[in-house]
Amino acid sequence: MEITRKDDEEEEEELEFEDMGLDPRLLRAVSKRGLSKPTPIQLKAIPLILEGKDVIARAKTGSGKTLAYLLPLLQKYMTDQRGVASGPSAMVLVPTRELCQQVYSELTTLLGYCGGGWKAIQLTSSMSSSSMRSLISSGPDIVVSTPACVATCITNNLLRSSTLQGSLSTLVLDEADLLLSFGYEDDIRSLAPHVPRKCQCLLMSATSSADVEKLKKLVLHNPVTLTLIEAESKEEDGIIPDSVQQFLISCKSEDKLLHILALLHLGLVQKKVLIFVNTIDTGFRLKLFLEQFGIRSAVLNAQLPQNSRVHILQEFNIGLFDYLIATDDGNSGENDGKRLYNAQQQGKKDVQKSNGKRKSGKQADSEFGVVRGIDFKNVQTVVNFDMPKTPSNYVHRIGRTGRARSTGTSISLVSSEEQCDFDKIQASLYGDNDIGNKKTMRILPFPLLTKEAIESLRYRAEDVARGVTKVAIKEARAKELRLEILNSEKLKAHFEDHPTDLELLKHDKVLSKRQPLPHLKCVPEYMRDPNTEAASKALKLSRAAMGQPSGFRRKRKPRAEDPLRSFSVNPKRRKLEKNGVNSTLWSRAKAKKTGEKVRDKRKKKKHRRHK
Ligand SMILES: Nc1ncnc2c1ncn2[C@@H]1O[C@H](COP(=O)(O)OP(=O)(O)OP(=O)(O)O)[C@@H](O)[C@H]1O
Repeated sequence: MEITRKDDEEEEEELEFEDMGLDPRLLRAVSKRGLSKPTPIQLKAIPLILEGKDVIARAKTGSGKTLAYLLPLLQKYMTDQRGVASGPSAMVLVPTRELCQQVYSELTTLLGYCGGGWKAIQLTSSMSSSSMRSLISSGPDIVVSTPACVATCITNNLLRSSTLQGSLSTLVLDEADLLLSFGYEDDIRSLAPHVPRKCQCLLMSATSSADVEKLKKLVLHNPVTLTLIEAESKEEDGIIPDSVQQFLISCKSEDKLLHILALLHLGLVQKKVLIFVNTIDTGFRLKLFLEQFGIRSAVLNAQLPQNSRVHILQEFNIGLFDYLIATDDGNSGENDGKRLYNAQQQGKKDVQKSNGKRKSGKQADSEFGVVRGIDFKNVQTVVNFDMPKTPSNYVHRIGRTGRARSTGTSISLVSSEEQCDFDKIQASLYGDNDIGNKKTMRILPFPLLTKEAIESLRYRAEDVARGVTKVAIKEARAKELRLEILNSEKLKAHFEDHPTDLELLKHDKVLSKRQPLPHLKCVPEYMRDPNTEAASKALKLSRAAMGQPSGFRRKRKPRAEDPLRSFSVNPKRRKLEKNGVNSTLWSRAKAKKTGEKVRDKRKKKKHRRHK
């Protein structure tokens, strides 16, 4: 059965979670999560899933698909008698560890609000066999994992086929359009015979593809296909929310750094900003370049240890920094990434045939994926510094903004070499006729940046860009990796005990050996273009009108402004500090007056103890 729904079916818009027959504990959880009304996909999918049907749900990015399956899944638990089943009753399979963590955390939050003794675990390939064994033997009701990891658990007898046959009642394949292109076909094939016939299977996806069809045949039985698209739009259109304004800037590839500098430095984009690049080196190049202008950013990439990646995502989501540079789904150009990227290029056909089984690449994590499904919070702008190669990648990148009915902007920097890819993406999303037709074109030229504004920054940008050499990039990458590996294990242990200490470890630290020059941090009056300046002011005003005065960043006050840190009981010192003299200068001034030698604090302490 196939159901295609347009968003203008207004009678349904009025329905509340309360009207959907959900358990009161789930209603309480939903209200504690601060959700007032179900999204269209939740409205349609939840009743069908509650009826026990196999469902293929396809809806645009950020439309709330995760809760669309988690809520009915939990409802099943609350109403079903589990009996003596010794294995998990539900399994949620996702393509990446990041998603695993995200779904697991959503699930445990819901379970926490619901009360009751249900237990969820997450299993990822980075875990040791003994950790997996102990988690599985703790008797979880729900397992969140990747197909490769579950297949390994079955092969190693950590999860027994007979147990699954007796216990498994729901299987969810989330981000189904990505599972096969990530090379999980063998794993899913090997898992399929262990899924009991009575098990309800759900398949969630943002785009439709041949892969989804393949998966459908592999695991689903007579499913209901649910497609939610925008009113008055073609099916392909619906996958990017209308609340996202899409722009492009055509420029030479060597001018991309200059253009991104202009966008960020002149305040022409709203924060927070997620910048996509195609390789890790480009990511570090961009970071080092921006650093010199006092623009701090973090680079999220497949080489970082898992804990660091999760931590960067958490920090960005709570607003500790505004600019995140990311490489997307194995698109980082190295090791497994290359294999997967090539696979995507070839129409995602022959991943297993040409490469055999998935490798657990040491350097670049093959289960890494920033783009698909990750719920970045409050991203106002997505920038494609490099163009993605496929329409599907484009959709998923842009889908990181404009989530859950919010607004957003995307800006793609398109060089002449990338024009062909861009045209293909645009044609695939909006049809061939739209190329060159400005009236109907959905991806419009970015209007706020004038030529004059760009040219005024050219000299500085080119000068700084020359200093970001290959050697500097290599060193910065190595330094970052060293630091993060050191931090990774400590992080895991520490933040489990002290979740509020997230602020202590900043991921947007300066990596460059060259200290940023203070004069580059601002754009002097004579370099400013009045038109761009006016656009920037208008953006700031609109941001203020929306109640976001300066982005979402939480800043620690400088010492002098923080009364708890700078207060002194000595009135003379207080006066000096009020005039901007800091404590070291104060000690020096005092020492000079009394003729005493200035000792550093440690020496002073030692001296006192000695006395
Ligand atoms: N009913 C709701 N009302 C408001 N916000 C919601 C609702 N349901 C979910 N959300 C929020 O919407 C955001 C996006 O949800 P989710 O990640 O499930 O989207 P998705 O459809 O899976 O996106 P993608 O295709 O990119 O994976 C999340 O922050 C989630 O908390």
